[in-house]
Formats: sequence, C-alpha cells, structure tokens
Amino acid sequence: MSLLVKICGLSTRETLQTALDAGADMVGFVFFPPSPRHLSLELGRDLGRQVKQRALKVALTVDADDATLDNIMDALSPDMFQLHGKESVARLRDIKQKFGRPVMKAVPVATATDLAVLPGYAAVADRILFDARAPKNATRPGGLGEPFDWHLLENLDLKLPYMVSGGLDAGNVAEALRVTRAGGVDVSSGVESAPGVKDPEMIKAFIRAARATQDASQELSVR
Ligand SMILES: O=C(O)c1ccccc1NCC(=O)[C@H](O)[C@H](O)COP(=O)(O)O
Repeated sequence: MSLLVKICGLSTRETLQTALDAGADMVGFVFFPPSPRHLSLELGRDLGRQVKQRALKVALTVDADDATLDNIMDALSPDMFQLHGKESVARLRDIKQKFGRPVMKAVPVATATDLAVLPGYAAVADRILFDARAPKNATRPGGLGEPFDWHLLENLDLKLPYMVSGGLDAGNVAEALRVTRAGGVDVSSGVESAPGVKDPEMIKAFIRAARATQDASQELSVR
C-alpha cells in the first residue's frame, strides 16, 4: 500500500496547485472559524473545483452540526470528513449514514491512555488520524505544529488505516514514519511560513521527503 500524503489547511489557489502538482494524495480544507486556515463556503467551493479529482478533498470540522456539514457538502462535496473534535462513536455513525462519506477520526495523543478510545472509533471510522493533543488553553484542537511521542504508536495493532500528524516537517517525517509505521502523513504548520500561510517550497520539500521513505523501503524490499 503506498504512502498517503496529506497537505492540510490549504487556502489559496496557488498553494493548492503546488500541492496537487507535487503529488499530494489528500488536500485538507479547514472549516473552523478560530483557525487561521478557516475557509468560507465560497472559497471552499472555488478551491474544491480546482482539485479536479487529482487528490482526495478532505473537509476538516470540529464538532460540527448537521447544517454545517450540509453546507460543506454543497460547497465542497468532500471525499472524506475529518472529524477533529470530541465527536462520539455514535456521531461518527450518524454522519456516515446522513452524508454518505467516509470519515477520518482525529485521535489526540499525549499519553498511552489516549489510545483507549481506539476500539470504539475503529469500529466505525474509515481511517484514524493520530495528532498531538492540544494544550488546555489552545484556541483549536489541531494545526498547532507540535509533535507527540511517536513511540506511543510503536506497538500499535490497529486493523484500520491510520495517519500520523502533529508537528511534522520535511526534516522529521521519515523518522515519524519509521517509528509509527503509519500508512499516511499529514502536515499543516510544517509547510507554512506563518500561521495559515502555506509555503510552496516547503510543501514540495515535505512531499519529496515523505516520498523518499517509500523509495527507500521499496529498495529494501527488492534486495
Ligand atoms: O489546522 C487547523 O487550523 C486545525 C484547526 C482545528 C482543528 C484541526 C486543525 N488541523 C488539523 C489537521 O489535520 C492538521 O494538519 C494537524 O493537526 C497537524 O497540524 P500541524 O501540527 O500544524 O502540522
């Protein structure tokens, strides 16, 4: 299974084009007003049209109600919802049934006890995104540019596909993959020159660094 690379929090046509041209598998669009990456529905509609099925469109929400999800469906027609709030297992099931889209559940990680929620979510979600747990005073539950201890996932036995995120960048993505054996990586701050300002060269460097781990593992497997 090839590595999935997600660039999250895209908000301009230029940087979205860079991510698509550089081969991102998933492009994430944030619909959470306190975020510096928050998109209006109209901008989401415009950027969504640009993707043209070159990558999966991931709509990122936080404890959103049905009306909000409905509006996002109309504007973006996402390929997947990324639920990054305190959504319950029952709410995941509800959203999948109502909107007919796969859901990726973000699981905040700070200590091993945070993994206790996995069996419940893994029974309903289509994918898990492990992210660093935000500090109590944070204005948002993700996109904070801080990693968690990847070794907490070292012995993970999860049948569901999962991604690792939180403080990744071109310099540490290979180590994050080596330790976590994740099938995908996700980045936001690590490809920005300032909060919410994506940098095209950093996007390209991150994707190159992530892809290089695939090449290395393929070389090993054919030896
Ligand atoms: O990116 C945001 O602003 C955001 C706001 C609210 C909830 C989640 C958010 N981002 C979630 C993501 O998928 C990020 O890519 C992930 O948390 C990693 O972010 P970073 O550590 O900045 O790379």
